[in-house]
Amino acid sequence: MKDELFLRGEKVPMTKEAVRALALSKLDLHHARHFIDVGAGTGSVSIEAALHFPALKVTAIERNPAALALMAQNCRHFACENIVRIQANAPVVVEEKADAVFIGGSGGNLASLIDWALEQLHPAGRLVMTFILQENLTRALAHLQHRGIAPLDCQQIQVSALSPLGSGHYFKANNPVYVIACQKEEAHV
Ligand SMILES: C[S@@+](CC[C@H](N)C(=O)[O-])C[C@H]1O[C@@H](n2cnc3c(N)ncnc32)[C@H](O)[C@@H]1O
Repeated sequence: MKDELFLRGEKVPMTKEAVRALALSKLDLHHARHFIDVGAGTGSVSIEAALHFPALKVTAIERNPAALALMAQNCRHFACENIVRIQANAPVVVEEKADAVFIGGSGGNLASLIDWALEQLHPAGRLVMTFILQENLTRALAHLQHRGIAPLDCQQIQVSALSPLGSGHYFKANNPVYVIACQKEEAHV
């Protein structure tokens, strides 16, 4: 879905369209029943997942009240009824286990957030994380290794979009984003 379709707030950064597409692909929600979106911000990831999979229950956790209000507006804007919004600073208790967790905002306590996310997941569940800080990427990879989990995939994505400049056009660069995907437990054949 195009970024322009979402209502935006000045101080609420959004996961961009191309990054969402990669993250949602890695989350592998086709057979999922419950998806948790942590640092859900504008709700763009939750909403895109909810619209693609109407039978999916989405739990969207966000600590910033302004972002949560914006997310509520976006949920109404897209008529999404399968999203439960929670205002909290994760880790937080979520009763129902999930098939997939997305960490799009980590606010400092990354190792405990990853441990909590793994705890929330069913054994074959997917955890996908996005970072813009290299230090967070390094911390996340080190913590997964410490937990004995090899990433399924780790990509840097950098997208440039055609933009007008003077009498012509150029490709305006977005900042690079790191996307890590892993599975709680390896599938046994
Ligand atoms: C990059 S932004 C939002 C991205 C979101 N996926 C979107 O598309 O709008 C990250 C968000 O994570 C939130 N956040 C950071 N750490 C958090 C935590 N521990 N619990 C809940 N929200 C958190 C921030 O308040 C911020 O709104």
